[in-house]
Amino acid sequence: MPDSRPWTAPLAPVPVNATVSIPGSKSETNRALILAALADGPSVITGGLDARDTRLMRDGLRALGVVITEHDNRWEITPPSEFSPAAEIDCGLAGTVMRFLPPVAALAAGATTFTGEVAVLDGGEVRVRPMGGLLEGLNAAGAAVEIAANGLPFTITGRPDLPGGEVVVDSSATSQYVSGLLLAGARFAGGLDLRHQGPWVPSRPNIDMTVQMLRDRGVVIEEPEADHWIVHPGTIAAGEFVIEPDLANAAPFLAAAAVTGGRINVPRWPRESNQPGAAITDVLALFGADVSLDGDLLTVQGTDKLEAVDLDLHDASELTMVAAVLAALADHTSRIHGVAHIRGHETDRLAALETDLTAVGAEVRQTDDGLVIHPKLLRSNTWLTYADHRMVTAGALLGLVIDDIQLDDVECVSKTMPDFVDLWTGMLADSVAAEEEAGRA
Ligand SMILES: O=C(O)C1=C[C@@H](OP(=O)(O)O)[C@@H](O)[C@H](O)C1
Ligand SMILES: C=C(OP(=O)(O)O)C(=O)O
Repeated sequence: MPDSRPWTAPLAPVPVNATVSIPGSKSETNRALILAALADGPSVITGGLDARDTRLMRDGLRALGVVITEHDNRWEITPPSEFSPAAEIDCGLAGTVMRFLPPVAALAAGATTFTGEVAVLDGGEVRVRPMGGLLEGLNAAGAAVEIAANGLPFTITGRPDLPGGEVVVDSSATSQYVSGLLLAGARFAGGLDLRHQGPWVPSRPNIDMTVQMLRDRGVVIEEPEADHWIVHPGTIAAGEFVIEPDLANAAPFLAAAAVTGGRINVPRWPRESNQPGAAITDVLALFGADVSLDGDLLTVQGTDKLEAVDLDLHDASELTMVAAVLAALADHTSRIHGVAHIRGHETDRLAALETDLTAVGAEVRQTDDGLVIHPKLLRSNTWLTYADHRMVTAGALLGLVIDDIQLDDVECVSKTMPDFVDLWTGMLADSVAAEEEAGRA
């Protein structure tokens, strides 16, 4: 875990007016790394995200015998002829590492132990992130699983000819159980016939991303009905892959235009994407911002007010933190729903948002599956981040328009965006320069 560092979010001196290049997608990078490790030859990944979650993934793969060499933003990945078990793999707080790597370890002849951090809850209470569905799924596929409690740490004992076959899991706590099993399924001796049984699965676009990336590499995967996937056994093609910008990480920058009545451009915006963060364009339009795409340049232009919203974020729960801050600044009461499962993310995100937004003066109530947010006159306060990168970017967004929002820790943003502070202050410096330029013109 990085050492913590307090940070006072800077006020926007002028409405923002800048172009911000967003680093690569965490979700796509970690899938591309797993698939390259499982592939039939060496692969190249360009533009992968270099952050804590993807560092933990690279280190974990190396521990299983994968060779990864890094030349700036070009990474070469060479799979081993056979995976070797690892004494210990640290997952940090990375859901994609703790759910995507164990199915790879299940192909190693021997025992691999996975460790990591616990989630920090309101009041300092701690809780492990859910793992049940994935571990039950791996067990049904033929791996031996030893687990002390209900999450990290656990030990997987695998074999290169893991049988696979029919597996039923409840993936309502996180879509990552389904994605993790699908990513390795083609390498199981009998492939994988996977069904989800239980309440609805969140973050569907992330499962679509998994399926698409498998198909892009030649894997045959059928979806005969909802919540049922059949992955045929076979090879996963190696190749050269370019990673999209992380659209969830673009969200706070784009939202900066909405809260300050300014304008933000983000280049390389994909016309079509399976990243849930792509929904930020619809979310900002609902709040009243003008959103346009010219080629691959996305522009958000803020207007003079933020309209209240009623938002179902079940498919795009990564956007809850930004949406909650926008709601706290809107013209009347907003509702966010469909996100009960984010109580099991990096922290209990509903409790964290309720605590922090209440502390700055909003009236916020948790519901079964979301938040009701009544905007009030907001004031400065401490903003607790609970080791959650998205609580950092949410606090920074609020700090653009409310003086003296003091984050207890900014370092945890390195989970997915180690350059966040530079990008954020760079956005503000560029906005001031653009204003001066316009004044001179
Ligand atoms: O598969 C992925 O890359 C992700 C799936 C989602 O998890 P949940 O299904 O737990 O929401 C998302 O929120 C997370 O940031 C990344
Ligand atoms: C839920 C998130 O991360 P993870 O991949 O660790 O689940 C997130 O980035 O919002």
